[in-house]
Amino acid sequence: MAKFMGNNPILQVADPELIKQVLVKDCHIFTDRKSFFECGNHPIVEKVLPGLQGDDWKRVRSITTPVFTSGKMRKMYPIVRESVKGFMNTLSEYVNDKQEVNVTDMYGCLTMDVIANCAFATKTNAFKDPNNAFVVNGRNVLKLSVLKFISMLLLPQEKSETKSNDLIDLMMRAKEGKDNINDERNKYESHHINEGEEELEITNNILNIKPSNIFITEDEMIAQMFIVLLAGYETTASTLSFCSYELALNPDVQQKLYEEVMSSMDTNGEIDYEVLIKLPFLDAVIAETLRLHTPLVIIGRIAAQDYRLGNTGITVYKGRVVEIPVYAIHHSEEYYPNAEMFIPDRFLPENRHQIIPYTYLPFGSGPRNCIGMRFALMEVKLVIC
Ligand code: HEM
Repeated sequence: MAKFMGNNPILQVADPELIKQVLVKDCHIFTDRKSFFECGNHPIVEKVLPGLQGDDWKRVRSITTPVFTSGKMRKMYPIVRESVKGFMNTLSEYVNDKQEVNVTDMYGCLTMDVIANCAFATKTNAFKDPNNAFVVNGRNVLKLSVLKFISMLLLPQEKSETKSNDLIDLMMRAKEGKDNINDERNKYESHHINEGEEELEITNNILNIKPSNIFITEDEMIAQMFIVLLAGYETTASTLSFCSYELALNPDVQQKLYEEVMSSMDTNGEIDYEVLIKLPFLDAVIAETLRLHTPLVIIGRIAAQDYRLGNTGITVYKGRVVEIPVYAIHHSEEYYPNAEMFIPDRFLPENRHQIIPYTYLPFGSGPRNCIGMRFALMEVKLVIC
């Protein structure tokens, strides 16, 4: 289907095989996307990963990818768990006082606190203090007041003891070449539905850059911290809100999830990272939430050269935008029977083979997929359980 955005024609591609071609097989032609937001020539904002193009994107992505490996998630797990504990304590106080809670606001405070802890080594106590400078300025960033955010970065903040694990530290190590991008995939998670050997090889080839190109400037590093806040706050908070909403509407699902979680806790009432990410029903509940309520409803790519689209007879001309209508695909009866219903069982390991690759795209796909996927999933799973 074609549509116009102003004067610009956009081709929408919803066929799974063609999606695979655009996002994976021919990703060297469709590497760039239209910028997430218009930033003029702002020296920091123009360097955020989602907006970078060509070789600059490849270089920065190959340096930042090792920050999000499962090994790094294991390291960050205790930090995220601390934030979640603070969140649960505050929630319990509301419950004890029989007060109403605005869950969406609370989740916003939590995701902000997690990012502040992990990326900026800063404790916000956001659940109790919504006027905290980090929270106020961070929210303003999302209203696109970029300069306020930069000034916030320069303000002194209460330091967390967990500084050695923060994202800047991990990025510095990646820059020094102490990490590599190869990482084990977790076959237990629904979110790897699209990934076979072919996809992995293409991603590794694209991100395998010359050692002389492994560098990142200070502005680029600040830009990536900015985008972690921007990309990780609202998406994760909205996923948590929708998941709670669906659990409230579906008490049978809630009960089944409760039983799975309770049977997985250790004697201290804690869940180990390795156990958490492999819980099949929890994974299915989150996957179904992201299918029904996917935060990014469309993914876009720009053609770097004239391109014949499969055997459709269509030529996508250089510079034109191709869009994948993720929300429409996720809600299609053809791919998901009873598509408007919340049915986590679709994503259980025994049923997952029925999902057609490239029809489940909450985090995009291919080498330019969501770099923060593992981080988001760890956070959401930890909170929901
Ligand atoms: C539930 C939470 C999240 C969802 C649903 C989500 C979804 C997405 C999607 C759909 C894309 C575009 C992928 C594509 O074009 O193929 C994306 C890109 C991106 N996301 Fe996420 N995201 C989430 C959380 C996060 C978090 C927590 C971070 C950072 C810690 C993050 C950082 C990014 C970045 C930097 C990109 C751009 C990647 C690139 O251009 O190379 N996201 N995300």
